[in-house]
Amino acid sequence: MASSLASPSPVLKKPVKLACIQLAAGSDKQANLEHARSKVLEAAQAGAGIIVLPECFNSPYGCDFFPRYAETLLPSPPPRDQSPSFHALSAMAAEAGAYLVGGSIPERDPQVPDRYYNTSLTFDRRGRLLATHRKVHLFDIDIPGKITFRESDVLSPGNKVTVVDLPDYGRIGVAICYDVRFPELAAIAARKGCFALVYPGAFNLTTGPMHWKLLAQGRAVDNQVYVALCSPARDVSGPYHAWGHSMIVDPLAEVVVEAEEKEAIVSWGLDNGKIEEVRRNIPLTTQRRFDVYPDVSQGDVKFTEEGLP
Ligand SMILES: NC(=O)CC(=O)C(=O)O
Repeated sequence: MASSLASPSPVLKKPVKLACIQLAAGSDKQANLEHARSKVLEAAQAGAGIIVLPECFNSPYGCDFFPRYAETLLPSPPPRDQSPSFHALSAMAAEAGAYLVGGSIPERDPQVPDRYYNTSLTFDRRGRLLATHRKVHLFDIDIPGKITFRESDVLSPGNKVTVVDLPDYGRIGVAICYDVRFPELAAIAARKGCFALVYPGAFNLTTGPMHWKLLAQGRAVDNQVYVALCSPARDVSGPYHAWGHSMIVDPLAEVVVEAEEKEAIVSWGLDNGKIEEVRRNIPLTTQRRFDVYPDVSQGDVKFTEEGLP
C-alpha cells in the first residue's frame, strides 16, 4: 500500500551550477578569509550560482582552536570587530553575486561564557544572511590507535534541522560533517522539499576512506536528491589531516565530480529533470509505508525553514 503522505516534490526552479571549494587553510585567519574570497570569486566567474566552503575554513580544525578562533555571530549582523568572518562571507557572497554556504566557523555564545558551537552561515546573492546551522551531532569518536576526537569537550550542539530557501532556486538542507552520518536529518530536509543536501565537512585519513563517499551516496540514494560534501584541502603539516575528496553526488547516487586531496574547485550543474527522472523510475517517494513506520519529518521536529522574510 502506498503512503497517502507523499513527500512534496523538491523544486529546483532552474538549473544551477553548484561549486565546492576545497580550500587550503592555515592558522592565519585573515589570510584564510582573503584566500576564500579569491576562490569564491573564481568559482562565481566560472558560473557557479551556489558556492560551498569547507568546515572550519578559516582556522585549523581541533578542540584547542575553537575558543581561540571563535566569533560572536548574534545578534545578526554582529559588530564587525566581533565577527570578521561574518562580514567577509557576506561581502564575498555579494561580490560574487552567488549564494554562499559559508563552510563553518567556531561560534561564541553571546550570552553564556565559554559556550561554543560549530556554525555554518548561508548568505544570499546580495550578502544577506539567510540561515544559521549549528552542528547538531558533535564529532565524538574513539578508534583506538587511529583517531580520538571529542568536540563535546569544547562545543555545544545545535538543536534544529536547517532548511534554507534560496529564492532563485528552491530549498537546500544545510548540515555539518558528522551530521551526514544521521540519515534522519537528511530525510527530514529532503521531505521538506530540498533539492540538495549540503555538508561542509572535514573527515580524516581514518574515516575518510571508510565512509565519506559511502555516506554521500547513502544520503543521495535514500532521498533521491543531490548531495554536496565540501572538505578542506589536506595539509599534512597541520594538526588535522583532512581527507579532501570534496564531491557532488547526483540523485541516482552517482559521484559526478570529485576532488583529490589538494586544493580544488569541483562543480556540477544541478537540474530538476534529473531528480524527477530518478523519482519517476524508482518511485520511493510514493511507496513509503508510513502505516508501518513513522515519517521522521512529521510530528515533533525542531526544524527551521530559513530565508529572507
Ligand atoms: N569531522 C567530523 O565532524 C566527522 C568525521 O570526521 C567523521 O564522521 O568521520
